[in-house]
Amino acid sequence: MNLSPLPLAVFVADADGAITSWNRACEKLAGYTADEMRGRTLADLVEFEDSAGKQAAIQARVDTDSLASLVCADGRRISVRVTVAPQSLDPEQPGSFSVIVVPRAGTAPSRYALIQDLPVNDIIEGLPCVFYVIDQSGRLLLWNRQLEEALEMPSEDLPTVEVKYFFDEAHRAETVQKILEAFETGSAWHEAELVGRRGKRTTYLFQCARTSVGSLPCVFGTGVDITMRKQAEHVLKVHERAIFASVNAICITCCDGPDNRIEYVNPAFERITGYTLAEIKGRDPRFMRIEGCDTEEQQRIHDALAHRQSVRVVLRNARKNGEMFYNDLRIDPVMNVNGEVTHFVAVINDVTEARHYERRLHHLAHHDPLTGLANRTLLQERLKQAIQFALRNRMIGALAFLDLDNFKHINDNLGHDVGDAVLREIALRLRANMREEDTVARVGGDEFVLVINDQNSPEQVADLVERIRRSVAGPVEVDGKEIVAGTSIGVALFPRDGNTVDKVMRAADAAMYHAKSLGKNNCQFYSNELNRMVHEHLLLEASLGRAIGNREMVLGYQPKVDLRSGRMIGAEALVRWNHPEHGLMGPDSFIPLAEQTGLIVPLGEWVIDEACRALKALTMLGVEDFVISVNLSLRQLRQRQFVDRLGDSLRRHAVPPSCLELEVTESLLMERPDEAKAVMARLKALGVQLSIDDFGTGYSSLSQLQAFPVDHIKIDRSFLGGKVDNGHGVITRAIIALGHSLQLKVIAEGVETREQLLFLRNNDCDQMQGYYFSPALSEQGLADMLHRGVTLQA
Ligand SMILES: Nc1nc2c(ncn2[C@@H]2O[C@H](COP(=O)(O)O[C@H]3[C@@H](O)[C@H](n4cnc5c(=O)[nH]c(N)nc54)O[C@@H]3COP(=O)(O)O)[C@@H](O)[C@H]2O)c(=O)[nH]1
Repeated sequence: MNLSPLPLAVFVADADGAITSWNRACEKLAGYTADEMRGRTLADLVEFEDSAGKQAAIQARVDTDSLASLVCADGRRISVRVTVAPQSLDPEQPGSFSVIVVPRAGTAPSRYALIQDLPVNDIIEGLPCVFYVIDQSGRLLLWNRQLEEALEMPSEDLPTVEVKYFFDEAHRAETVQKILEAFETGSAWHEAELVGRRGKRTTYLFQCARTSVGSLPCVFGTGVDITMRKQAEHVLKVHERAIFASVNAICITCCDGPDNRIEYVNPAFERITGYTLAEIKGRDPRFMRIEGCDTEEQQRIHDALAHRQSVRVVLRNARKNGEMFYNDLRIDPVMNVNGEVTHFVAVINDVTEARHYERRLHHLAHHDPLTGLANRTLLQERLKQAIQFALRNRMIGALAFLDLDNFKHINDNLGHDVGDAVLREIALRLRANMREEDTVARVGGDEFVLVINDQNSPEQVADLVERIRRSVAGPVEVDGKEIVAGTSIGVALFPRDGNTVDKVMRAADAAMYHAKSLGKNNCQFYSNELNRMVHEHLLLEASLGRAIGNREMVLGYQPKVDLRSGRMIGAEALVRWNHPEHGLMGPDSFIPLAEQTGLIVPLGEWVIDEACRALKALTMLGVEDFVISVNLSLRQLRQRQFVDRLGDSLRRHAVPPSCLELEVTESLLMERPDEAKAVMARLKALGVQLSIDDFGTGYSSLSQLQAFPVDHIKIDRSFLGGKVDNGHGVITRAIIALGHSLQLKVIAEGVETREQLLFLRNNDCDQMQGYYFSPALSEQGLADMLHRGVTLQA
């Protein structure tokens, strides 16, 4: 009987237990060859586990299932279940038994027992890699489909080519050397790139071992496609090199512990911080922080790391040499393939220079380049903060506007360099008088502003401002010259005078305006009364603009008398405003306003034209050689069209130019002497007469006086005040003598008494005007007086 096809391990034994035949499965399971099986008994091969053991006759086990151990050829024992069945149905073999041996669950067959049944071809073809067997000539003996695909070659071509030619030229020598190594040592491995016939390139990890096919030595092995891995490695290497070469410092920390130990830092990190990897590996990266600095940012980092999140902050860190640097730090979590955060990568950008640059830009945008003080932008910010602080804390704050009194004069006469030096010195003095928390700003040429915080009372502010006024009023020395700037100060308190930047600024401005109008070098606080005045001033300004058109302006004419003949030789035109609400207003209440607003220009033109008209009217009445003088302001003189327009007026009214006299105050001439000289020369060429008004108050020198092409000087009223035999008399005499020495006529104004008149006559003064003879008259009044031939009586 042929038992071979039976899948179960089965052998046949006779009644004595002698084994007579067996199947292949039995050989595989126990590992015996046919020769080894011959002559053995059941007792040799099976050790029953029951109490009957070896002694039990085979018949006794018929139709029972016994647990036993199968004794293998190599001595191992396999747990099996044994079933004995009589073969009585087989007439040729009476008394023989089939012994069926089934390995029990969990019992592995011999390592090699089943190998012969393996479908080797299928396995080789099914391998997830290339397979090859190479002989000593370096040619393929056996290979799988995967190798054909990699080489893009038909099966029949493969054995015809030496295997080294399957590789890129660069890998051939190494490939041959590795095959030889396998032949010599038994195994070898290497990585190399197979190049397909159509150019496909695939990188493999080859591992081979020596074997033989019959007596033919050969090498067999596999090649696993590692192209993807290689690419990944390449990418990793590029990343690694990029990190290495990065200009930004990179720090990688491991987060398996509580303190994020440093695992890696790149060269840029070393460059920026001064620390080498060797020095800081394993340390908590917080070692670079500056104690007490950027606590908010530190907390944000802490929170982000705790939640495994990204974070970006700018904070201050310390380099190894102790120097502080601004670190624009970005930290991101790094995950493994399972999505677990294992590391953090921190990119450190040293932004110290950029920060300093930003600061410089910010400083430039918020400070005055000449003095280094805050500019208007910063002033407004600071004032806003100060007002809010005062409101919150129920404190008083103050805003002081300072305007230098003589700066224009300093700049025009001593030059801009001197002017700059004065401004710098004033800035220093202001700073010296203020506390760090206060603000000193320069908001215009000679305008300074102080924000004074945290004051207890208006009196405290007043003391401080007065100290500042005195400090600014002190002489400034520039190039050995002592210069006095002086200042007018307007102060507003907040929140009392306003609770917004705009309101407080307006209040301080109004106060300063008031300070200026009261004379220079003084300080004024804002008040409701002041507010009312400012308001009225604004209204006045608006109505002044309309006054000329509305024919509200009128001229009064104060006669001028020749002191020798006692005859009226002229009159001074003095403007008045017949205001619809306020009645007749003197020039002192609106000329300064007209000067400030520029309205003096149209007003002055009107005065000249009106004076010319009056002159013409007097001529028509038969008055001859009569001169009318008008007062001029600096702004009028500076008008480019002034001389031409004046000529137009004279021509229009057909008035001889010599009948018109222009009075310019001495101080006004001294403000811009060169400019004044040039205009006066043109006026003189036109033929009008010129007079210096308020002479003696403007500090002009003799040489300067000579340079002005004038006809008269008018002694200021103040020199005739009171008794003329006091010191003033001396000055008046000196002015008369001076005028005469320059061939100028001298006129005295403001003559009120006979005593003054006699003094002037005795001292050879040429002309007079004043209440003693007549106040200013209407045009009609003047005409009547002239008509009556009224003369001066001593
Ligand atoms: N730019 C212009 N300025 C003008 C014009 N009209 C006048 N003014 C200037 O206004 C100032 C004040 O002038 P007013 O109030 O008219 O005073 C003049 C006289 O009324 C006054 N005066 C004349 N006599 C006496 C006197 O005996 N005693 C006394 N106390 N005052 C007297 O003096 C003023 C004239 O001064 P002055 O001009 O210096 O001759 C004044 O400065 C005018 O200049 C104008 O149209 N444009």
